[in-house]
Amino acid sequence: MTGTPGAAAEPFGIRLRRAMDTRGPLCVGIDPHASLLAEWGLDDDVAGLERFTRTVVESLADRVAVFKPQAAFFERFGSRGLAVLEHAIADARAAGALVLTDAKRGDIGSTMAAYADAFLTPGSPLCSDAVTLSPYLGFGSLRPALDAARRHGGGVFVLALTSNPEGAEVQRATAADGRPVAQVILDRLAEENRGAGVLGSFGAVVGATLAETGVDLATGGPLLAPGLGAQGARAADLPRLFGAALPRVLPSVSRGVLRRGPSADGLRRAVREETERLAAVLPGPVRAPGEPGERVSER
Ligand SMILES: O=c1ccn([C@@H]2O[C@H](COP(=O)(O)O)[C@@H](O)[C@H]2O)c(=O)[nH]1
Repeated sequence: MTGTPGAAAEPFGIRLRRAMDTRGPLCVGIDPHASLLAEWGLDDDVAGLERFTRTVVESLADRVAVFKPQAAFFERFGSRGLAVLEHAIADARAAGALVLTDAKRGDIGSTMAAYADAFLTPGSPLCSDAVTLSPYLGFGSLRPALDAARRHGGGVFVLALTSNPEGAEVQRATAADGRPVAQVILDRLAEENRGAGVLGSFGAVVGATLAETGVDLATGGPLLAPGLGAQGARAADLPRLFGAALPRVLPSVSRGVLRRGPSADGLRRAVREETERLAAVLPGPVRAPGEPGERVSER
């Protein structure tokens, strides 16, 4: 994390709120698909990956609130791909953008501690402002990452209702106490965010593609909403889907922007257009968690 060594790090939720308020609410995914490398006239190799990633970061790092590199597209090139990811994280953060690494990690607690070291601990080559986590080994198994995020001013985004249709069979299943599994995750996040103030650091992933959420989204933390663009969701869908939680939504788009490269102008125009569509539907500053009107009563 950035900041003076030894000083208490500013919480991720506060940094995210500020970034969204000053740079616009958009999260841009860095997903170097082989097909996109080809569209950009690049080879499907480490040099192509490096060029693609550097172009995205250099073109957009001064204007987007959050970059979301998808770890899988870097991991497919092994250690040299991970080196590209490390540089992208460092360069984006140095330019003032927040970096949410989409790694979707989840494991038993002792292994989660190593993931927390990798993605949330200052000094680690992959240290990011936030990381995505999968809770399907039990929310409690994420504790080492939650604690590291709290300690170092980082954030996490835990899968709750993902944007793909297959997610429903697990996420909408009924838990032992009768709640949908997704609601259990959201309620646990609300506990983590209690007392956080303007925006908590413990976020959920709730796809923008869903027809309805059917859950209570009052977590007090950010809601990463992937699915804009290539997966079919539109900015205009967000108010209906998120209701009173709308101020906490961080909409995310990858291919919808990346397809507009390789020119910096094309990428910037894509971001400007998406931001304008979002500005037309998103409200002003977020309300504090627990304020009247914050709870979404779709259940
Ligand atoms: O529910 C989820 C969680 C994560 N993702 C990731 O977001 C991007 C979406 O890319 P697009 O090109 O905008 O479709 C990708 O990295 C996914 O792994 C998601 O789509 N849905």
